[in-house]
Amino acid sequence: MKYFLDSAKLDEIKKAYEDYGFDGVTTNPKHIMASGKPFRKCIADIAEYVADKPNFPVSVEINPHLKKADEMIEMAKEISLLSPNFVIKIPTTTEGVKAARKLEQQGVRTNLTLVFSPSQAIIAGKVNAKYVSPFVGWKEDNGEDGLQYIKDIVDIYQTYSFKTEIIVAAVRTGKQIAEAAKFGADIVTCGLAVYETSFNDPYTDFGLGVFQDAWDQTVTD
Ligand SMILES: O=C[C@H](O)COP(=O)(O)O
Repeated sequence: MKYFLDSAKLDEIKKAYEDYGFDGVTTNPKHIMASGKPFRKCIADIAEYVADKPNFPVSVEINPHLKKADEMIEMAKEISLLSPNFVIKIPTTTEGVKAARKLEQQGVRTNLTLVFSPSQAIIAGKVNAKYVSPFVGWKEDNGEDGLQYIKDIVDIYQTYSFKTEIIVAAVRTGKQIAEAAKFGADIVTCGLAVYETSFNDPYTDFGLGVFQDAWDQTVTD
């Protein structure tokens, strides 16, 4: 399973890559806003950082106000020229699906985003999007079971041998990370704090205390 960082903050991206060896980055307009930088400056800085990291994909979302496939395609192509690492996030709407299909045919890799149902994920597979992003956290925030639809998408993709990779997005907990892995999703993406919390367990801290006590009662040199 690959771990992507969901952030547009360069310090967090560096930490994810350099300290933890994460596999890629996803961004969205909220993350760009949180970076405090103008959109083009933010993505140019990320492009510069990943220039010597060919296997470190970065998803960048188009202007969410664009409604027509032609407009989406134009912006996607323009952004994609900034870095070979960039994968362009396109909303899973009727026009977005048309845009993603044409972009993939023209060699621009896409990430169909804002996916909330298996039927949306099927069309992402059929147009050969590089990634599909079901938002498990948003569903579970609303009290829905977000994990069953991840399982359904994984099962459907296996049945039809779709090549599109599943990014379980908007992940909020270590449990969601583990469930996504259990179901066979390719990738999870979440913020650094969620990952760092998931690396820890109170029993580890408890056990460390036990071992420290033993160490202190032992002649160690
Ligand atoms: O764009 C996809 C993100 O994973 C959304 O997650 P978020 O609500 O935590 O920003």
